[in-house]
Amino acid sequence: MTTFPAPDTSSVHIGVLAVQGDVREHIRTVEALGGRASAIRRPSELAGIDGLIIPGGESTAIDKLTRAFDLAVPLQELIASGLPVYGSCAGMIMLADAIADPATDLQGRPQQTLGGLDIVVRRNAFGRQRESFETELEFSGLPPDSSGKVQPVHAVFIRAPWVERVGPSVEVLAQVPAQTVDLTGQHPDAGRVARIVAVRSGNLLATSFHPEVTGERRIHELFMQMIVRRTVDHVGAL
Ligand SMILES: NC(=O)CC[C@H](N)C(=O)O
Repeated sequence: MTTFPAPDTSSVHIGVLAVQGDVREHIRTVEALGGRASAIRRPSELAGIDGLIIPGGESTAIDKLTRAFDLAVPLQELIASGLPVYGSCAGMIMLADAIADPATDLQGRPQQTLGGLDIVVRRNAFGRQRESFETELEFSGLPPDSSGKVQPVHAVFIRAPWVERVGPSVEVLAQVPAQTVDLTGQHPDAGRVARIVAVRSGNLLATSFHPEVTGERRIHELFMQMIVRRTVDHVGAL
């Protein structure tokens, strides 16, 4: 088996969309991994970033404020140009091409997303009894520890979405097993359907849960490696 050294992520500069949500936790995680992180509140601050994180929070608020601060169009252009973006929870909703059950404002207009990721998400999907829960998840693509095993991810879900449909380009990285989805047995699919909670497609990565609040760093590390590999590919292509 050939192994490759993990790419050096220390020179990576990541912007964290900072209109609402748990911005500080993402900044701390990137910094703990040796990267540089800065809060993004205006379009000029997007210059020079190598990747972007859209935090957890409230997707309706993130949507409204992103548009109010004239960030939505530049962000959509950056996503289309291949900028690596990681969205956690509300951030996953913002990256989804479609929401199964979008909220509407007082005028009846549905919330919008930035899009880019060919998935349909359902907001607050785990139901009242399961609004917040924690579980251990198998997550593809993480490196083994010193014992040669890939340890599960301790995942915290807070009024989390699940991914209801994925397009052909989308790789599923983690699912909540059917037995965990609804322990109350009230959901019609209870005990029958595993739910997708982490995906990757090209330069876009999204999780329904919040690695930034548990001290879990491997998801951010994976994202930083996506950034470095892309930079290397780009330089190689010149
Ligand atoms: N923890 C979260 O990010 C919750 C997401 C929230 N339920 C939403 O729809 O935006």
